[in-house]
Parts: sequence; C-alpha cells; structure tokens
Amino acid sequence: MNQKQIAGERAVEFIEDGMVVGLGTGSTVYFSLLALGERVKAGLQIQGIPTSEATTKLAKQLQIPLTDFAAQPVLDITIDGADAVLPDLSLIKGGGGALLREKLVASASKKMIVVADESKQVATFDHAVIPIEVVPFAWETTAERIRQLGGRTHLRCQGEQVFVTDNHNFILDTTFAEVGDVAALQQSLKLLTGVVETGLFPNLADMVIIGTTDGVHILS
Ligand SMILES: O=C(CO)[C@H](O)[C@H](O)COP(=O)(O)O
Repeated sequence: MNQKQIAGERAVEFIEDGMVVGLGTGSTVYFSLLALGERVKAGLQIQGIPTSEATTKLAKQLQIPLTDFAAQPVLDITIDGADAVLPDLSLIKGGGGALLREKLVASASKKMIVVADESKQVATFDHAVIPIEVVPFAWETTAERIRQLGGRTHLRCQGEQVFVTDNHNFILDTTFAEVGDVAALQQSLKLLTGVVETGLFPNLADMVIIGTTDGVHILS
C-alpha cells in the first residue's frame, strides 16, 4: 500500500457518527474520501464540507452527504493534505490551489488532521514554495509588494494559461530565502492589499498522520 493511501485511510478512523467533516483536497485526501465513502455506504452518518470544486465532485460521486457553512458554521473535524510539514505542525498548503477554502474550513474546525507521505516532512520553510492567492486586479503590484518583503514570486500557470482558483483569483508561488517566524510572515503577507490568503498554516493542525513504508507515524 502506498504512503498516501495508508495515511489517508487512517485519518478516516477518527470520524464518528453525526460529525460535520471538512473534506480537504489532493491526492492523499483522495484515499480518505474513498474510505469515507465506504463507511458512509456501511451506514455512517456524517455531513461533509468540501474545500474545492474537485473535492465536491468526488464526494458527490461517492455519495458522501454534503452541507455548507450557512447550515453548519462549526465543523467537528477536517482531514486535509499538506505540501510541507514542520516539526511544530506548521504547514504549507495550496499546491492544488485550494488554500483559501482549505483555510476557511480548517479554521472553522474543532480538529484538523493532516495526511501526508514522508516527503512532506521538512526542517525549514526556507526556499520552500509558498502559494499566495491574490486578486487578479493589479496582481503585478501585489507581486512587487511581496518581493519587497523578500519573496521571489512566480505567477502559477497551467500550460499557456494563468491558473485561476475556484474563487477566481491567481496564485503567486513564492519562495523566501529565510522564512523565520512562520506566523509573523503570514501576518506580514496578509497585510498587503491584494493578498487574499497565503498557504502558510501555522497553529491550525492538531495531528499529522505521515504514511511511511513501515506504517503510519502520528505527530500531535
Ligand atoms: O493544499 C493542497 C491543495 O491546495 C493539498 O492538500 C496539498 O497540495 C497536498 O496535496 P497531495 O496530497 O496531492 O500531495
């Protein structure tokens, strides 16, 4: 079994009857959704809130019941992936471009469980790609403001086209030679006009389930 699959499936064991569940995005959470679909088929009663259009589509295919923030403003648990995980459980997310909804869902959840393979464990975010969602209007100016904070920005494209998020924004994939305090960098970036959200997730994950060749390794 691959590392993403064992991590993704293990997280679903934490879901209980009656819970409102945040459904993350990506190739690791894919396995969580498959396992959750099986449990729903077997009688588990939950309501899911997806973090992307892609996850909405898959959840519907798997017949996982869905709800929304208007009906359920507080979630019991969220399962999501990550692009990088520090030992203090700070995350970088947004490789799939879903970071804004992912942060909205995670921050409204009582518990966030992250699922990842071993390659996602890192010692530092220095030089790591941090996706930053920006409004398309004047994105070049926003990029310049990020560069003034020391970032190297790269507008995300998909083939010849600029990548557009589910919220109709652009992504600036950005690296910093020295990230330093993750929460402080997050704050500085959020203060820039034009920045909608960043892929830095300090203080949100409660547990990280890492799939390894020898089974799962749980950090909490
Ligand atoms: O943040 C994300 C999407 O915006 C994903 O959770 C992250 O990119 C990890 O993806 P994968 O499990 O495919 O490696």
